[in-house]
Amino acid sequence: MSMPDDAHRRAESLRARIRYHNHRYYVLDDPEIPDAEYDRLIRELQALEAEYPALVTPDSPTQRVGGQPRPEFLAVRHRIPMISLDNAMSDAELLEFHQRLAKSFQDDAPILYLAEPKLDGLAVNLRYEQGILIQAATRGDGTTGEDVTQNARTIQTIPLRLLGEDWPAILEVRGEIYMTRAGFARLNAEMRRKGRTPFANPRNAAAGSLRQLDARITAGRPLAFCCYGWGELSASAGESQFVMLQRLAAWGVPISKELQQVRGLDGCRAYFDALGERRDALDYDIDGVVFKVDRLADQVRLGATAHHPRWAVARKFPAQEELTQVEAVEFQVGRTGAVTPVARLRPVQVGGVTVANATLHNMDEVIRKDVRIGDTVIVRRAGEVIPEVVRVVPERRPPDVRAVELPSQCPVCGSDVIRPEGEAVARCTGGLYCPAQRKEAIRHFASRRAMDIEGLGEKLIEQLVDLDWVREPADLYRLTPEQLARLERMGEKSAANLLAALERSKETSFARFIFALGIREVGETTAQALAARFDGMASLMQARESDFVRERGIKGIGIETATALHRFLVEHPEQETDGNLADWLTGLGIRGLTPARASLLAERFGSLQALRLAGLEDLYWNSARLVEGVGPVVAAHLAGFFAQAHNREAIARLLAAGIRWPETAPQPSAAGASPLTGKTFVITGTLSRPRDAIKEQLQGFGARVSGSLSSKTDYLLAGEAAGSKLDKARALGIPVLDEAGLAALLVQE
Ligand SMILES: NC(=O)c1ccc[n+]([C@@H]2O[C@H](COP(=O)([O-])OP(=O)(O)OC[C@H]3O[C@@H](n4cnc5c(N)ncnc54)[C@H](O)[C@@H]3O)[C@@H](O)[C@H]2O)c1
Ligand SMILES: [Zn+2]
Repeated sequence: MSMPDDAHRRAESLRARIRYHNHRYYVLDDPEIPDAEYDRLIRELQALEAEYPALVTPDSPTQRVGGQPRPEFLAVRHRIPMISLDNAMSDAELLEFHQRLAKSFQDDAPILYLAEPKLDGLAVNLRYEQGILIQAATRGDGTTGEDVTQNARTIQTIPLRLLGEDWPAILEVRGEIYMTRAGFARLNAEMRRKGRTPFANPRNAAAGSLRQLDARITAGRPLAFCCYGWGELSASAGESQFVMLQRLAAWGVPISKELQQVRGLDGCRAYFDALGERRDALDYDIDGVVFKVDRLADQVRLGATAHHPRWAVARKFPAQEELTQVEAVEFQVGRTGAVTPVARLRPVQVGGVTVANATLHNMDEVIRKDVRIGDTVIVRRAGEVIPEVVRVVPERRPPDVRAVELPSQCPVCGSDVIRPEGEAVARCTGGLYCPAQRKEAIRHFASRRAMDIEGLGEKLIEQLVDLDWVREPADLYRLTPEQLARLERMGEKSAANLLAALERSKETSFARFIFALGIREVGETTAQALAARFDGMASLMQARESDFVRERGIKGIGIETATALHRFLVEHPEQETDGNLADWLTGLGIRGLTPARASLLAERFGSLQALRLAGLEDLYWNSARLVEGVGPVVAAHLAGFFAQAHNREAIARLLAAGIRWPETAPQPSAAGASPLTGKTFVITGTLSRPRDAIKEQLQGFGARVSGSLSSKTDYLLAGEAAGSKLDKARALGIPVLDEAGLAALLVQE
């Protein structure tokens, strides 16, 4: 038959693409397309080669196994080649396999197969001599693998010395190195925390972890091993695959718990269906079931092709990774307010289920993976976890993709969405108001260490919220005996008890109340620190981030630049600016004092005089906590929460419902007392810099700034043209400071 040109071209193009993906998969452990897509390419090439046998070349990917070993590893020549497995993608293909075999058997007795899961990891050959592990090698291209002896030694389940004594002097154990789903999730969480690129799936994680030049890295990875066969043996393997595996197990080599002898095609089908049912519940990825003729004499008789044995087949499960398109990205609000990007996908079958949504985790992940609307992506669904977008397929990006943007308002309640610096997760700040967070907010509010409302359990909260009787905590205090009587499983007595418990809960402490509000990352201890520092709900509600964390200095200016500038100013008290302060500062040529930073300084201080008065700590970027346990992230959560009018109103309704606590005097700042801590200032007259800037500085030192003068005022800071306040202060005997006097006070600090 003559071969059309385009068949030839198509085969060439398929080979080139397959070679590229082989390299990414086998050498780099970083595939760009899902296996299902790769298998389609392979199958298309196989079909072409079957139609036009003249197309087949010895170097065609259909004729070979695996990929080139990496040259960084020592090469190991396998004494017995490590070949691949034949595939059955459908029941029809399994039938075909079975019938082909059955024909070669003399009698009609059903063929005895050994069935086992097809673990998704990578194959290794472990060579034991005199019962001691002396070499471990990857499959490589089937003939030559990579020496990974040191790495394999770090894997707990690989015995370094075999048990018992009846093992053959030379024994090559073959099996799969894999990673459990739990281990994979843990490893990836750690990679993300360290800002590294996580692995796409457990197979790549296993391969990437084993094939490390530094075995110490492998040692820290959660790898496991499962044996399914053997290579060279210095003794007979006996009569059956099953029995030989049992012997290996007795020598301490792990084998699959799912191993089972099955009879005939029906036995294979039943095993395949049963394991398929349990696939999601297993703790490791399997991509199919392997059926092997159990009798070893039959295996020898059937032999192998260059690519796979003729006595075994891998019946594949539906792929766990597939390609599809991102049609939109929406944001979901979780019960704790986490705002999570979710990809809306063109529906696709993954692992036997239609998938139309997949999580993108958070914005860091969206940016890291560079997912845009319109992209073709790999989705993965494994086990019982939510499907996720693994990666974008870059070469399929259409020109009109759109970027994913984090909404600034909660899609459920409209409150601001915040994402504190350094946090991956964005959150809705409408904790007391957001319908998405309702149940969780009320559960927390009622919990024992918060308002301690006895009898208000999770089930009851579900009912109250679902009936829409309770939308926010204050609604609890409006429940009536009549309403409660209408609830299922609620006797008169328990209704009365609940109402009494609600009444009792009104008498609480400030700290418990703060804790009960359920502000992100405000635990009991932080709530206590806040209660000690603020004199009531009103002042806590007005607090801004700068009331929790004192951030001083100029962003970008480090301590060395600041010291150099400070020293220059002190050593040259006579120097004046000739015009623009920022330009003058830049002209000093101080390392690190860029024009941009110089203008920030000029903006902050206004004049050279004010800059001279500044302490070193006001120049370089530094922050101090004013409340124990409240760092920048907690401060952002607190300020974000109180910035929402809805939250403030919900709090006001709670207070109106009668919640109260004994007053206690607030304590000074935790950030080291300064001479200004707790002092009250009044500012008057024209000063060298904006009044707000001075006010902020004073507050930074723990002082309060008030608008009106009274006998409680500690200092009056008076600038030029101070009027009646100056007279009044003198009359009351209140100390009056000018800016220099203030600077002197600050220096004392
Ligand atoms: N996504 C990509 O770009 C890409 C590229 C190359 C290969 N691949 C994937 O790799 C696979 C093909 O590679 P392959 O030749 O290693 O074939 P295979 O993985 O389909 O089957 C052979 C392998 O199965 C493993 N195995 C697991 N359990 C076993 C058991 N009980 N008995 C025997 N072997 C068992 C062994 O490691 C063996 O080497 C396909 O799934 C293909 O999709 C993907
Ligand atoms: Zn919300």
